[in-house]
Amino acid sequence: MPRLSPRIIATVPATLDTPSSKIEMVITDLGLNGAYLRAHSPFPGKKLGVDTPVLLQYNLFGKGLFEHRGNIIRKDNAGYAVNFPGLDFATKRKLWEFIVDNLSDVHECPFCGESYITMPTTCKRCGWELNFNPPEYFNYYEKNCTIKKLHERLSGLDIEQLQKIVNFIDIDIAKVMGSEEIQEFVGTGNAMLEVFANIRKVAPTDLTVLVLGESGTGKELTAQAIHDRSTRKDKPFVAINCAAIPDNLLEAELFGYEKGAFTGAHISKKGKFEFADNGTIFLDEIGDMPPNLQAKLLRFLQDKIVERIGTVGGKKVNVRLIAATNRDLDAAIAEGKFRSDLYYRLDEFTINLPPVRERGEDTVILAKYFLNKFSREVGLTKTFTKDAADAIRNYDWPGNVREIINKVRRAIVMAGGKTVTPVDLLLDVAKMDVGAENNQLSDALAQIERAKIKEVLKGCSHNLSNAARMLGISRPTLYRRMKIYGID
Ligand SMILES: Nc1ncnc2c1ncn2[C@@H]1O[C@H](COP(=O)(O)OP(=O)(O)OP(=O)(O)O)[C@@H](O)[C@H]1O
Repeated sequence: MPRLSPRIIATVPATLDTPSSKIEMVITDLGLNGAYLRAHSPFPGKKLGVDTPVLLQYNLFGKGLFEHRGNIIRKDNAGYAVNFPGLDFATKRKLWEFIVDNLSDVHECPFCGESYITMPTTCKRCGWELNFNPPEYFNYYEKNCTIKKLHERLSGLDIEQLQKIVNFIDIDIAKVMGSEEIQEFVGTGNAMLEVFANIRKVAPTDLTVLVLGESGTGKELTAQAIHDRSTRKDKPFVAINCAAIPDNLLEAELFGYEKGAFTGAHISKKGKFEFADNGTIFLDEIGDMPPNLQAKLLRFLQDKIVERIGTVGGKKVNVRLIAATNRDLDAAIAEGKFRSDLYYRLDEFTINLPPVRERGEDTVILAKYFLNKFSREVGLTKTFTKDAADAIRNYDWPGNVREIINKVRRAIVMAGGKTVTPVDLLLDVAKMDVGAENNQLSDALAQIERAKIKEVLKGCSHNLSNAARMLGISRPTLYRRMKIYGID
């Protein structure tokens, strides 16, 4: 079994008569921010005093994975108190990752199976109320996460189970350390669970990933999630929206330029590919990339050499590409707007994000998740009335998760009391799915939709791209509707 073996060394400074020496110390108590120690074999004539530098080494797998410096701050008859002021984030993270790899007692949300070391009141992933009163995070970590206690909990390795809690641990470290909160990815339905499985599968590889989905479905979040779970996670994640930058500037933005390459190029500038070296670049709205740049991107993907504008030759970079679009690339290829060779190059692994209206109960779970999150941020506790939950369930959400976020944020401001009503949410009744109010009507509409899809498919010899265009929906949406209605 892998062991975590902390080792403490005090370095006693040289004096006039003795050389500097290292004294190994025995830990009598050890927390994340400090330790109580006894000097193991003090050298005669060498005294440990307040401010003696002390090195804490966690020797994982016998490799001395990381170390941390502190000072003796107090001494008494029993030993020396040493502070290791606020283990830095990277050290703590390494430590946690190791611990996570060795913990075996993990709780699971009964609803979505998310794993936790200590259960929160509401499942962070699916919003399920867990009826469990957890201690405050800070107290929890202070009280329970001493190395000593974690030592006791170290046990055999169960990779699959442990893998599941790595994300949670990361999120909690971020909270404890007061750094930027890591965005959570909420989803419990089959479609989203498949997305999560794909993210986990593709993340550790270096494959180029194409993320497809309507606007606001979480394409950038997906790209970030892949990066965060890859070996590149400590390197840059650079995101660029190809549709937001004018065509003539996009090339300079991506590939950079040399001084004097064009009017106004007063200095040389690195492009995003160079910034993303060793990390990941996320090209959003790749379907909007102009054709000349598509050709240059394809060349780049083949040789990974960045050629700044105004230069001959280039620099090799090591960048993983994740691209996304809400466009139907098949249709764009058919119309000659997107290069098929680039598409095949991008399509090493595709992740399809379903629109919110196809995520079933996840819609309400997402809304509840954001309601909890945003109301907590302003020190409030708010819940949806039953009518509000029904309205959320029945609404079409054309702006997908982004629209949920905006509507919920607004509703928190609008709602006077502790509950949020449909009026506070300002849902456009015209976009309500009337079917949910009336099952008969819903069934009838489904029948009509199924028949229409079959008719159009037949009419265009089952060419999905053409059928999707005729129906005015994207190809992935058509594909999903066909699955729902069992159309081959
Ligand atoms: N499943 C989810 N759980 C939690 N937050 C989500 C989820 N999906 C999306 N979000 C949030 O919704 C917002 C929109 O997501 P994101 O920007 O990733 O969408 P997008 O598909 O890239 O949109 P666009 O196509 O307009 O660029 C972000 O704040 C994101 O964090």
